[in-house]
Amino acid sequence: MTEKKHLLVVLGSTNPSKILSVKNSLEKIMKNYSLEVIGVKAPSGVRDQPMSDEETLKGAENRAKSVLAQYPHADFAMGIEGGISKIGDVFLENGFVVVLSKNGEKGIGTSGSYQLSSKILNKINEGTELGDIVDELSGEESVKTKQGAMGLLTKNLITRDKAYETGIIFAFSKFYSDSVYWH
Ligand SMILES: O=c1[nH]c(=O)c2ncn([C@@H]3O[C@H](COP(=O)(O)OP(=O)(O)OP(=O)(O)O)[C@@H](O)[C@H]3O)c2[nH]1
Repeated sequence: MTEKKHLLVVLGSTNPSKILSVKNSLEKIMKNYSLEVIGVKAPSGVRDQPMSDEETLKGAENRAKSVLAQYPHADFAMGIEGGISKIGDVFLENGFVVVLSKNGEKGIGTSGSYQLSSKILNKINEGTELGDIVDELSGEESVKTKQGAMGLLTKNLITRDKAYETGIIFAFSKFYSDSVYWH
């Protein structure tokens, strides 16, 4: 039996929920590799609570770039950033995923979005981060590192790590799908 090739993927976050989603996604799409996934601190360079898709994407990209600078030998550097967007009078929350390969190619994806209530939005506008708001409302600690607001709102049908898998699988598609769609 031939040994599987080692693949080092470094994520710019130490949030266990994000690390879990990367591990679970890559196990599905990089089956022929021996995977090593690590999470490290990486600055987003945007507000703790991004308030537009543009800002959220920038945050994910900045994190991935910081990872690549810290780990130039990584096969893939990743950033995941949660943020809010506005369409008309509707506010949605989701996660953006950016993957950078060693040779500078970039893949982008997003999780599904959920509707933010005006109750939560008002608290965000007062300056509180979503993670702290859902801790207070649920009476739980550090929800953002576990099921997330996504898990609370769906009674754990779609937890944060599960929702982020969609964004991760899309972001990596450039690297594992048929090249006819990309080049
Ligand atoms: O997309 C999401 N799905 C969820 O279910 C969820 N639950 C809480 N949040 C909050 O959204 C803000 C931005 O997230 P974020 O990616 O910038 O930071 P984070 O603190 O969670 O992780 P990190 O900065 O350690 O990597 C932070 O207040 C998070 O707490 C969620 N976001």
